[in-house]
Amino acid sequence: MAASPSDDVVRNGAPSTSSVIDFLSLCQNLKTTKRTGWSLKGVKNPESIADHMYRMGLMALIAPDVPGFDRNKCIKLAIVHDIAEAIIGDITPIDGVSKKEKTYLEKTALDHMCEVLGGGSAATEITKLWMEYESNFSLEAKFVKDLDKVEMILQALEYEDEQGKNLEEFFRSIAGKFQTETGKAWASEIVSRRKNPFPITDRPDNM
Ligand SMILES: Nc1nc2c(ncn2[C@H]2C[C@H](O)[C@@H](COP(=O)(O)O)O2)c(=O)[nH]1
Ligand SMILES: [Mn+2]
Repeated sequence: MAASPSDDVVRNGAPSTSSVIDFLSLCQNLKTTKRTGWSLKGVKNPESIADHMYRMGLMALIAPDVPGFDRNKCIKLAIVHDIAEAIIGDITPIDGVSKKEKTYLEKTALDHMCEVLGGGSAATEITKLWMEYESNFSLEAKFVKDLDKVEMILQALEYEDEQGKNLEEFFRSIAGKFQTETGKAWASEIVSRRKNPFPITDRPDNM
């Protein structure tokens, strides 16, 4: 039975089966590469890049409806936004790599991944989604940028509770940077759940 076209993009120039498997094998690195921020803090058994993107996808799935808001696009943005880290790894803000350099490294890696996929509409869509997230222009991009921060501080809270780590710097790094009401509300709830003795980050109105 012919597969029905996806709900938004009819695939043309579909990649060859071998290109698909080559691309997916590249993406295995997302499942095996631990998130650097936690490794640097000595977190035991830290999450992978894929773990992080998966929960962001779930966040987009359960986010409240907003008129004119494309939830499906947010789910796609979530599972694509760090895809280039399959090649360049997970760079943190304290690694001393400039934003310009990081963007260049990611786009070069993304272009290579899309070449491995054999180009075509799937590769084009992945590139478009990645560019949209990077541009932070659309409501969906702003929301998924917020989810990136929400997912990180929720994970930080869980490591603080489970492993007694003090991950205050992660909470400070996102204070005041939220762009959507939902992101701000979710972040405030997470911050409110932090336990003493760790200092409580700036109050929610500074989220
Ligand atoms: N040591 C710190 N690491 C941080 C901080 N803020 C983010 N990070 C880490 C988290 C990830 O490992 C990586 C970037 O994640 P992306 O999802 O943006 O690719 O950087 C921080 O304040 N300190
Ligand atoms: Mn991310």
